[in-house]
Amino acid sequence: MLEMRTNPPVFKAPRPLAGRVRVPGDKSISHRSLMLAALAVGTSRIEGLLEGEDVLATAAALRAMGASIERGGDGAWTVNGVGVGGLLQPATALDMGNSGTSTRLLLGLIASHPITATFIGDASLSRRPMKRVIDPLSLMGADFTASPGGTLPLMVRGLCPAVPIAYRLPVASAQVKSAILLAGLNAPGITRVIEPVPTRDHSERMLKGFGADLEISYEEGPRIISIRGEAELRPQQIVVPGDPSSAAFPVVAALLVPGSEIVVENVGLNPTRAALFDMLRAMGGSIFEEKRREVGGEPVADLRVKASNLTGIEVPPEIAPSMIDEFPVLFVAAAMAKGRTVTRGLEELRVKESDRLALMARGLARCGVIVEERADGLVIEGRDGAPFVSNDRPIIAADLDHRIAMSFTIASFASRDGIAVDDMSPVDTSFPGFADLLRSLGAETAA
Ligand SMILES: O=C(O)C1=C[C@@H](OP(=O)(O)O)[C@@H](O)[C@H](O)C1
Ligand SMILES: C=C(OP(=O)(O)O)C(=O)O
Repeated sequence: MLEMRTNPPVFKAPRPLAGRVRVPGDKSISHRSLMLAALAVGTSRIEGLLEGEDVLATAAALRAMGASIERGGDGAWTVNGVGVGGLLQPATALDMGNSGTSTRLLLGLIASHPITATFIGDASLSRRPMKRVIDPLSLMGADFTASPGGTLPLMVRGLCPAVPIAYRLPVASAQVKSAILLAGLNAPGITRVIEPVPTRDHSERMLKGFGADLEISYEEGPRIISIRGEAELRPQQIVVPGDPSSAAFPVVAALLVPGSEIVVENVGLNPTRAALFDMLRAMGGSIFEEKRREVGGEPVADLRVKASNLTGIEVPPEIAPSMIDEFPVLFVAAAMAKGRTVTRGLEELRVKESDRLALMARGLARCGVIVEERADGLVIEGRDGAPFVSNDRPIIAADLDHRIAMSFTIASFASRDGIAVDDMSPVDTSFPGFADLLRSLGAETAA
């Protein structure tokens, strides 16, 4: 959706980007830290929690169900859990804001508790599909009343004891996988998720870390995750690494702005998350890992990035889940590369906070890029470093999608006249401090 609005600020890079920055904590790990700590018996401490609106929505919902969650003066969070099975009936509807992860994972938690809850969200979340979790959680015995099309607002009535299931994921979705595993935590016996295409594995790593009996096997190919229910979780000290999905934006900015050299510190590089950096390297991007180490059970490194001439590639569809949220900004990089970039297998991008294939295709076309929108991906003819141009200064409608807003902000650095985004407020869902971080690297805003 593109339209003219008032006069939003435009980001520019009048000089090469330079400096060292840290991005906020990983969103997926932050949600899971709060949820698992809320189900442990005792006090957990979380350092580096992402204080974005999506994670705060998770915290508010868990508080409404009896967990005590506090932010200390030192920025660390303390959670006093209620124990698996101990969640209480919330008094009012749970407002999930813009957050698909909060919604789907909490539906899983509630599905095996004897409580009823209503879920509401913003206009973006209210059009996203929930049938993908309603189906397996109904098999476990939960009862749902959803809006037409299986969307929010919806009501869930959990069942305790729930029925453990073996479920083969029909879509490659870590949210669906996690919803079932979380429901399985409070179901008697063993719940199994069969995952034909691997997706981010933070739930598995963290459930094990909290003491759940969880096993991974590979009988005849697909990954099978088995969790024993009626578990007792032990409180943990968690350090959340920086979010690779947020690091993606300064990394692509530094590749595109000539002469830039930056370091993004403390970036989580779990192999189920880090494919964007591999793809950018395959395009010719100078991205070097420094000080590789482990933080909170996840591989982490500082990324040194230098401006580079990029070349288009074919992105293998099987790696899509390990960079699913990074495609919007990859499309921006591809649009500045030499030659064609082809992406496939990305139907899931149509059901994120916005239809990311449609919005990126339309927005890039508005910036002078030749782009073909296919049902499952984009084909982009790169401009070989020629700045984005258009007849007027485009104003992109973010359509309540933080990643669209941030991607076109980065595109603005590589444009002749600047590209504006109508509404930057969705950025606070995942990346508070985004604009300040870009300014600290040398970017400027002009009206
Ligand atoms: O499990 C998670 O934390 C997430 C999984 C992905 O969603 P899907 O499971 O819908 O692919 C991703 O897009 C989202 O930002 C976070
Ligand atoms: C898809 C995303 O998040 P969620 O599904 O949690 O709204 C995202 O952060 O890009």
